[in-house]
Amino acid sequence: MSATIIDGKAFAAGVRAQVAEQVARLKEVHGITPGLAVVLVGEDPASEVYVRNKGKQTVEVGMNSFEHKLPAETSEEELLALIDRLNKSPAVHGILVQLPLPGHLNSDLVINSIDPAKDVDGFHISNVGLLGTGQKAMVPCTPLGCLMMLRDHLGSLSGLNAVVVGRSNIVGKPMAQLLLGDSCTVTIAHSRTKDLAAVCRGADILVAAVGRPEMIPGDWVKPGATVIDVGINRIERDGKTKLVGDVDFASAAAVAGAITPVPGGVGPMTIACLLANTLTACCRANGLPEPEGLTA
Ligand SMILES: Nc1nc(=O)c2c([nH]1)NC[C@@H]1CN(c3ccc(C(=O)N[C@@H](CCC(=O)O)C(=O)O)cc3)C=[N+]21
Repeated sequence: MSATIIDGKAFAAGVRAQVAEQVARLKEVHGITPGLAVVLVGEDPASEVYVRNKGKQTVEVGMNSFEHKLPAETSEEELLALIDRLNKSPAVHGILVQLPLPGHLNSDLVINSIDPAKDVDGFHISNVGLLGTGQKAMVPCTPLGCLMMLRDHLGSLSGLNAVVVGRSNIVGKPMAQLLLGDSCTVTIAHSRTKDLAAVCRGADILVAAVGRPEMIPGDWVKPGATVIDVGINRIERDGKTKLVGDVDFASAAAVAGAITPVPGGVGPMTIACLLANTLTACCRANGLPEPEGLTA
């Protein structure tokens, strides 16, 4: 193995320490405690892992955590009424509605009912539009975390070829916008891309966000490339459950210049950025200067 392992877990701990320091200052100087509300409707295994880690870390950085667990059969009306209350609550600076929602709920409608200023996921159409036009927005947590690690590892991203595999609204598209904002030449590839292997081989920065276990092998990776693996896939191997990414780690690490592991890569950074976004939202809501180094 030759690649540098980008330690997302350690990086995330550093981000959380910065957040904690600024939260302490907000409390001391201004008497304000940032608050994050998380709404979970029904049961989804991925979301539950996330909620568990997140609730703990929110409290650890000194913020208030408000958890709303609703039954799977909750009506749209009830959910919208809760969001309306959270929108109006001065103690709540960030609102996250766990996705995916049960099928009877219209997630676009629900997400767009969140006050854009409290939309710490950055999924509201206003934030999507602001990001796409290079204006100040709430930036989706996973892409923001990836950007922070890329900037830290590479310094300037200017002029590099970036390939994002995956075109989701929550990762692929906003990731491409952020890379473009840092002057990369950006390609968004996906399941219908012709000769995906060749496209990937042109990437100085390869971001894998397709949700298919180990689908990107080492011979698709340009020697020396920086590989960011967003995938978190639970698979059965040798009778055990194992967490793997969208990249075949062993073969990719043999050629890449640097690579994020799964677990311990992008996942912890996603949660750290959620806390950073909540702090940012709180500062903006109170007309205070924004935390430095924690925004795009
Ligand atoms: N509105 C919304 N926003 C989200 O950001 C969102 C969501 N809904 N729904 C569910 C997914 C999933 N997700 C994860 C984040 C971190 C880890 C994470 O920290 N993973 C650890 C491993 C945890 C383990 O050991 O299982 C790691 O990669 O090292 C996992 C999953 C955010 N999501």
